[in-house]
Amino acid sequence: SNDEVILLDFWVSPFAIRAKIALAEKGVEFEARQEDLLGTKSELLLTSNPIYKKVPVLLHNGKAVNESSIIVSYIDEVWPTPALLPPCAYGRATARFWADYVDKKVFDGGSKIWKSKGDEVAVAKAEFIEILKVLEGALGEKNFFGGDTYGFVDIITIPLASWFYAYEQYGGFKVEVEAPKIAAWINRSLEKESVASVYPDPIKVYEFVGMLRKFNGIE
Ligand SMILES: N[C@@H](CCC(=O)N[C@@H](CSO)C(=O)NCC(=O)O)C(=O)O
Repeated sequence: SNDEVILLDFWVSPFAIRAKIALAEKGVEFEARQEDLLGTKSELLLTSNPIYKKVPVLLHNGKAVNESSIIVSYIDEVWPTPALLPPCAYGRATARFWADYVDKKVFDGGSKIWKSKGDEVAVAKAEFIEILKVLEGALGEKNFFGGDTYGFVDIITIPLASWFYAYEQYGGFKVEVEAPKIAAWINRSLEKESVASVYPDPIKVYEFVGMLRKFNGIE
């Protein structure tokens, strides 16, 4: 297709990675443009996402789409195969429920771990493990959240897993111990080229979080 697709990006942003995986699953070529979020945001970002001024922003033939889960839904509608959402309304509602749960709980829950000091850490860790156990229950015996195919909830969730090593290090736990099915699902996901090709090194994410802690004066 001769669509112009640009993604305003930041290498460690799990939200931008959601869009990259969706585009890869659809076989859509795109240009990722790195924003200097620790420095000055581009005029293109500020005009494309004036409300939140955040990445990712998808520019499709010059039209801006914002908010990563909305971007993934948009991609699924514009390039319909392979479908990321199921065909029936109930299946779509269930997928959106779990994507919403992940959006509300996982990144903020994990951030509390590395933003905490002293005995707050144990509280944040326990809360995060509870979130993982809820997701463990939602996945159940399935290979993927989308069943046998990689779907909307998988794509919404897997980028956040690249931050789990940092959470383990600062929280003092192991995902494979607390949520073994989720740990297996992460490994299964990383066997997919569309995921592995854009998944940041968890060690580099850990080092980035270490920098954020210094930046925020968290010892
Ligand atoms: N709900 C949005 C969150 C995007 C976001 O936080 N983007 C961050 C980088 S990743 O942590 C961002 O752009 N931050 C810049 C800022 O906050 O100024 C989405 O899902 O797209």
